[in-house]
Amino acid sequence: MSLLVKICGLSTRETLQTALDAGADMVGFVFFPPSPRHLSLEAGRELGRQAKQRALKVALTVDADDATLDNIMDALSPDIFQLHGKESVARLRDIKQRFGRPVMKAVPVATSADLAALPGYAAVADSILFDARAPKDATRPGGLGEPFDWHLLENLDLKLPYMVSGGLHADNVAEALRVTRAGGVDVSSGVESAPGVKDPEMIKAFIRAARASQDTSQELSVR
Ligand SMILES: O=C(O)c1ccccc1NCC(=O)[C@H](O)[C@H](O)COP(=O)(O)O
Repeated sequence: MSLLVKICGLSTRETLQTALDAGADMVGFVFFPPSPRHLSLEAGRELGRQAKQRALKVALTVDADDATLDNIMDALSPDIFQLHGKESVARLRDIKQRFGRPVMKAVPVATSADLAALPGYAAVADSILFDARAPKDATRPGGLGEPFDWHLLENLDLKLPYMVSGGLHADNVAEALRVTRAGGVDVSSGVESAPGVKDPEMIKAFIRAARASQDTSQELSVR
């Protein structure tokens, strides 16, 4: 199966266009006001039109209520909801039933104990995004540019598609894929020149590096 590459936290037409032209499979739009990547609904509507049919639109929310999700549905019509808060398994089920869209549940990882939450989420979610657990004093649960120990996923036996994220960039994405065998990679800080400021050249470099590592692993698998 082909590697999925997600560029998250896009907020301008220009950098979104760069990601689309460079071949991103998924583009993430953050709807979380404390984030430097937070989008208004109108910005989401505009960028969503630009991305439509070019890549999967991922709406990223944190413990959002139904009214917020309704507004995002109306503005962006996301292909996937990425739930990046403390949403329960029951909440995932509610959201799937109410909105009829696939749900990617972010699972914060710091130690192996964090993987205990997986079986419950894996029974309901359509995919999992492993991300570095944020420090207790962080102003947001993700998008912090810090990796977790990818070896914690070395013996993962998950029947669900999963992505790896957290502190990825062009120079470490190949190793992250080698260790985790993830089917997708996700990046935000690693393609920014400053928090929330996406850099076109860094976006292109990251996608090139991810695709190159995908080609290498496919070559190895056929030997
Ligand atoms: O990106 C944010 O600002 C953000 C805010 C609140 C919750 C999640 C957030 N990002 C989630 C993502 O999917 C990021 O791409 C992921 O955490 C990796 O971020 P980074 O380590 O900066 O590459």
